[in-house]
Amino acid sequence: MVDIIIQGASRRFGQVQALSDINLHFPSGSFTSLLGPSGCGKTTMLRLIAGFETPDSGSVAFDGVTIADPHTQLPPEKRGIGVVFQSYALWPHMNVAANVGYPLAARGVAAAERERRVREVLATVGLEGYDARRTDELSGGQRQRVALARCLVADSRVILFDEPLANLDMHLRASMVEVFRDIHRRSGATMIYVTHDQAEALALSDRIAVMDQGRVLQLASPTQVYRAPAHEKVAGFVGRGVIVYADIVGQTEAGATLELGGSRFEARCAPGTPPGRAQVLLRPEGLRLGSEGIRARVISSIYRGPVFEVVLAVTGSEYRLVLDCVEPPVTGAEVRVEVTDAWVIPG
Ligand SMILES: Nc1ncnc2c1ncn2[C@@H]1O[C@H](COP(=O)(O)OP(=O)(O)OP(=O)(O)O)[C@@H](O)[C@H]1O
Repeated sequence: MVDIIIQGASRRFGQVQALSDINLHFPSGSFTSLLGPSGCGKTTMLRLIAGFETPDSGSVAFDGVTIADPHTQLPPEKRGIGVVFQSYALWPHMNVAANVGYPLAARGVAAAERERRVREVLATVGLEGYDARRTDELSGGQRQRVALARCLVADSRVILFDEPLANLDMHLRASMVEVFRDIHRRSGATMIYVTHDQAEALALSDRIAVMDQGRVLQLASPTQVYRAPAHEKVAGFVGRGVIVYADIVGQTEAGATLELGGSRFEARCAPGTPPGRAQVLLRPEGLRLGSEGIRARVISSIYRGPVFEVVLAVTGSEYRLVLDCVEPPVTGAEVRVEVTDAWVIPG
């Protein structure tokens, strides 16, 4: 499969710096999500890899061969890339088999061989027996499977996904996540998946690149991005939680001792984190009501399904904390909050 290296790539549209000095390595067979708010440059990055955009500076290399820089541009059709868009880009007047078999027909593959391979990939994406159906008679999830099958039949070495599930309802999205994961395992293609849905990125990929304003803030595994965000914007973008300023007053084996509102607690931190004022991420699952800890007052409890989401005001400060409780505390009650897990965001 294909090892993709982007080196020092930038792309500007008028006043907008859509990509700014991007350095990213997508190892062969990896599954990476590009996650970030609207306008952060995700789609531009995909288009750069696909060959629909040229970098103003920097380069894109496939397996060590430069395929794009300001003077070179290998055309999209020569890159061996499949793309699955939010809009399915299927031909409504053709049936499923014709849509899926199109790349093979374009290459002149004989009808019998084409039929065999189309049947095979339709089975892979869970659409056995749908060959003769018109694509406009399919549900959104089924159309997305057809688009995916078309990438697979073409033996795309790289598959790019641009918010492919954005039009689907929650239930279908979950089932498509399973399909994508399965296809990745089976095909071994290098996959890059654009989304602004953090849950999707966490569930799907083995690595997440979190982007903001044309830059990559962090590239790491989903657990790393969630548990140890490298930047406050990553912490704010992925998962629930609040960021507070607290004082690092000591080092421990696992991290640091911090002080907030006259109470001390321990937090994980990057090696070499200096003492002094620091930003600390407190997620709901790292907090619990107890007999000791940070003094706070209960502001509200909202039922969120299995648990109540409880908002608390830290006594003597502006900070609000959020934690989950099976039984909601009384609104207005004075409580203590114990910190069982926290992360010092690198400064
Ligand atoms: N062809 C273009 N001409 C002018 N500006 C563009 C063009 N393409 C992208 N941009 C701008 O570049 C920035 C990055 O756009 P891009 O589409 O890559 O973001 P995105 O992260 O994919 O956003 P979204 O999640 O909304 O799709 C935006 O400010 C966008 O308006």
